[in-house]
Amino acid sequence: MSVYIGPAIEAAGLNKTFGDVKAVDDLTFSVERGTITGFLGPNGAGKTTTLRMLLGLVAPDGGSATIGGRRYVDLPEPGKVVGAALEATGFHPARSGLSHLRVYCTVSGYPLARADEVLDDVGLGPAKRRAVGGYSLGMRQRLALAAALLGDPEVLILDEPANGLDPEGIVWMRRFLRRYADSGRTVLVSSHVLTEMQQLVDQVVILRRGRLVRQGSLAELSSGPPWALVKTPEVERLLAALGEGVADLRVERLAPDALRIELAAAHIGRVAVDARVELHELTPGRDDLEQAFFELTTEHESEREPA
Ligand SMILES: Nc1ncnc2c1ncn2[C@@H]1O[C@H](COP(=O)(O)OP(=O)(O)OP(=O)(O)O)[C@@H](O)[C@H]1O
Repeated sequence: MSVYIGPAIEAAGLNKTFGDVKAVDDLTFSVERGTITGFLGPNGAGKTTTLRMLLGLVAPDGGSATIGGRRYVDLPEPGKVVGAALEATGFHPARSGLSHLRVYCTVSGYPLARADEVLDDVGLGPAKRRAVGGYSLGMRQRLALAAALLGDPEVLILDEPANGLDPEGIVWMRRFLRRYADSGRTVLVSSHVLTEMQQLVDQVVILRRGRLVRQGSLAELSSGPPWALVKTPEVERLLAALGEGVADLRVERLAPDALRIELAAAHIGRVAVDARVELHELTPGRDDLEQAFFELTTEHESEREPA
């Protein structure tokens, strides 16, 4: 028996056109095992279409999409290889969470007790006998995740899983997925909200208009230096205090009393207090990752299609 040791997920030259919309355009990327990868891009970038091609729900016009080295349709036991939660809307409102999952167990040949296990895993144990119609959107997201977990798969694919979760739910999801990846398994999670992803993912794959604009580690993407905006009536004293021991302090003067300084805001604050310099404003620079994401996904004038 041969053992596959390549990436957990791979897309190579993927293409999909709907009518005259090129949803996915020559897309190539890979997802390593044991990582959480954020699949990012603005609305309409082609994320869902790509996930659907990976899961054999949409046929590509060209290229290939594989999980564990095989196309979804060629996986002998797909539920053990990949679990997916694409949307949390397909549940019947009158039936309970438990009854949904028991049906899935029957269809896939898993013991019925597996339904109770995964419902406990996602924190829905106490609500499992209630009708899904009474679930919040966050609970339905958890139910969709529970369904994806039934086969104890190596790879989890989740489309916008943080939608509808409250802050506590987001923290819970983050911990859950981290444990999952730490056990050597792989998570691909799509989102158009970068801030949700920042504390969750190791790697990012960024799409714009169906094309790959960047693949790499989160650290690579957010490697810009920290900076802060400062307002003070004592500009020269502040700069003197900050400049001590700093060979190359990068400062931009925005107004007589306003500076953009390439240092972390917390450091500037500490130095100002020690030197008894009065500050009227101290604002950390816009997060570098957010800035990078914005630049990577913003449409440039020259790319816009003629009206
Ligand atoms: N079945 C379909 N028929 C026609 N057009 C489609 C179909 N599915 C997707 N599209 C179009 O393809 C493009 C990519 O859509 P897709 O849903 O893959 O993007 P997305 O990045 O997932 O966006 P969102 O975050 O809004 O879900 C969009 O222009 C969309 O309107």
